[in-house]
Amino acid sequence: MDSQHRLLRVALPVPLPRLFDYLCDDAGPGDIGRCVRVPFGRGEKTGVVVALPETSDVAAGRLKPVIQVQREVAALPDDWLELVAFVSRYYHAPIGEVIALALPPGLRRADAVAAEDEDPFIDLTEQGEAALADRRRDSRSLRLLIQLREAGVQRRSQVRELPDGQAFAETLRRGWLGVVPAPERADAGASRSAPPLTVEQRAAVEAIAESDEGFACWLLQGVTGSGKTEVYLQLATAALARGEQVLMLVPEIALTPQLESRVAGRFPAASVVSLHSAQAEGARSRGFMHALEGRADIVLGTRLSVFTPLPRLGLILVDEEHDASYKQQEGVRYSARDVAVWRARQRQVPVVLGSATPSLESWQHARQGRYRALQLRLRARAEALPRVRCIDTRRLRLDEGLSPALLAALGDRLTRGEQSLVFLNRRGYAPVLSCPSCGWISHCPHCSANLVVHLADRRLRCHHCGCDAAIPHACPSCGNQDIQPFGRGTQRIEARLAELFPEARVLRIDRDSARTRRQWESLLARIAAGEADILVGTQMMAKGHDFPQLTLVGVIGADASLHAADFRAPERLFQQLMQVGGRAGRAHLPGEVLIQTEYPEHPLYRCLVGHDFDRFASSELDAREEAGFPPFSFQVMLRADAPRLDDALDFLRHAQRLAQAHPPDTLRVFDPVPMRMTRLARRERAQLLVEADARAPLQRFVTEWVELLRAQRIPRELRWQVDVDPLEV
Ligand SMILES: Nc1ncnc2c1ncn2[C@@H]1O[C@H](COP(=O)(O)OP(=O)(O)OP(=O)(O)O)[C@@H](O)[C@H]1O
Ligand SMILES: [Zn+2]
Repeated sequence: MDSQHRLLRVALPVPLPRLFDYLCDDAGPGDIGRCVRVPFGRGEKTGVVVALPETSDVAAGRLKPVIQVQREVAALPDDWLELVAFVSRYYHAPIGEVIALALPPGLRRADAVAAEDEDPFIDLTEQGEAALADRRRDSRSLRLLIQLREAGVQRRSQVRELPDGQAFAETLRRGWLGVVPAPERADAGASRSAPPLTVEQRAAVEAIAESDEGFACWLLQGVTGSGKTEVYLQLATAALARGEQVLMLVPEIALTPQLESRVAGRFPAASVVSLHSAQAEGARSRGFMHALEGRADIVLGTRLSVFTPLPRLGLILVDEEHDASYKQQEGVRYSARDVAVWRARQRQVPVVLGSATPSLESWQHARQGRYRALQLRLRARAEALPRVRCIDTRRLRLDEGLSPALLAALGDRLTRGEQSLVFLNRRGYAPVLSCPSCGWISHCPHCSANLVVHLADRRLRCHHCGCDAAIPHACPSCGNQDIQPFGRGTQRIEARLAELFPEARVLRIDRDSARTRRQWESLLARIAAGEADILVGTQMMAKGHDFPQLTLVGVIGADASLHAADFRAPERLFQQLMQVGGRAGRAHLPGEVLIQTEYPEHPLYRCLVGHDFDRFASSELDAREEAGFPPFSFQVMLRADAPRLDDALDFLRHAQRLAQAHPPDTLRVFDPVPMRMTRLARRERAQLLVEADARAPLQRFVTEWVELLRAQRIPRELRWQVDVDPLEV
């Protein structure tokens, strides 16, 4: 009988690979998936009930009772618990750590999700209507009533956003406003302002909509500007009409504002929840609860939102699926794209991975038929893809890195009143400050990296650990007064362009100029309103944006990535350049892309000039197959860091011996090596790579290996992590 269960097994957000048992007199099967507050150590913690065990390994006398089971809100469903368990297993992260990641902090304090975290619908009451009818003088409350009546029933958070929303509390107190039931969801799928689809778009939508096989993974490969977003929106329309929920993942917060308004505009009656890590706690918890209770129709968010519980889930969309920001680079190192595919299979729903430049892993899956390939070869609005040309800079005199041809092209656009973008993926003024007389250079004291010159606020700053210092007036080593910034970043290009084109409005877009979401949105708004002529931007400008007046993209400094050591460097460079080039000429004006390079004959650039992603991908994959790199092998990286490099290396050597004692015949265990950027924030870092030809034996091996490693005594200052399917090797 249910009431006999007196034990709860709880996953707590602690970095230990185990679960904890507690006593609870009134526990029942309905408690699985509920948040629970329990005593832990000298304090309290909130976790999630994962099971009702009959017995515990802990002696009965040492079991403690729970403090509170949170029964007012819906329990997390079984499929969510399975998802979390899968991520814990696959990425070899303690279940508690995965829960700590997946569950918003607001919910982790089990008592905090009170009614105030709800966001109910608000409308005028009868008294409110009466007050409006015999209004004699103006007041903010009355103005708010008028605004709300015009806007129609709104959520409380939206009412507060109305022009006189500050009067909300007072108006509520007067009894003029009240909570009303949610408006009918019947037209949640009704679309507003959907353009007629192109032939290719329609074919893609129909292919996906008509296959009713439950799970299928679609790779939507569409050139830049081909209208992939429109395909997502049409698929979402159909899902909403069936009463299903849609999960839409986007790579970066930077991209959400534009997409959010596009989605909200298309589905005015649907409840759209956006989730990202930069959000206030309350908003994230609220969004999560909306989704959990099935009230959210569309969840739009960055990688973290892959963990949103969705009882009516019908479709998963992953935009820019190749983007590296889907992979978390610390803590639980999951790939939201891969987890999304797993989740779609678990729930037997379709998942669409979209990109102009798919990851080679996904592209290979599509080639082998494991993913279903869909192509959009034509742009939706523009006549053609931009013309891409290389400017051979070997024999040119450059002006602060800018070639005469690029400057002339910028001048042309200026006279025609069109916008240009100069793309340089390096922010700051110059990557290093140096002394020509003694050779001193501005090293970061904590990292194996240089301090970057930021002339805008006269600081030297490390882009890895964040430490900063004033720019010295003289060389700290020899006293020479003539120390110079060496190399170029966006600030320097911005300054030079402003000198060369005094009549132009030059706007810099990088993480320094768009530090907050508000700054970023206002920059985007200024560009869209045509308040800038020349943009100087980093990869923040590369993806997703759609500015119809932008017709020229100039690329400088790209060669640096051509010879990088990481085997994925060419893939990343190609993706980035194709994405950024794709910003040019997206509406009715023809676009042009100029790439400054010393290697105009390089195959990567040749493929770019020909817009030939497939040729690039297949030759890159041939090279990888030859070398035995992913996707032709599977990798797990063990990383260790400590104040002393020897400690990190010793640990890894020990790990290597443990691995070899467990004879892994189909496995290759490499020697530990210092990481390329060895020192980061005063810690020395090293890594050990394990590779296999198949995933299953690798996973079995790593599970045992991690267990052995966890049992080792290690120096107190040493930390180690496992990275499954690492992106950087
Ligand atoms: N069927 C259509 N008819 C008219 N315009 C369309 C259609 N589909 C999309 N568009 C417009 O074409 C432009 C490009 O579409 P969208 O931004 O969806 O492309 P995308 O494939 O996501 O591009 P990218 O990968 O470069 O970000 C947008 O301005 C969009 O409104
Ligand atoms: Zn540093």
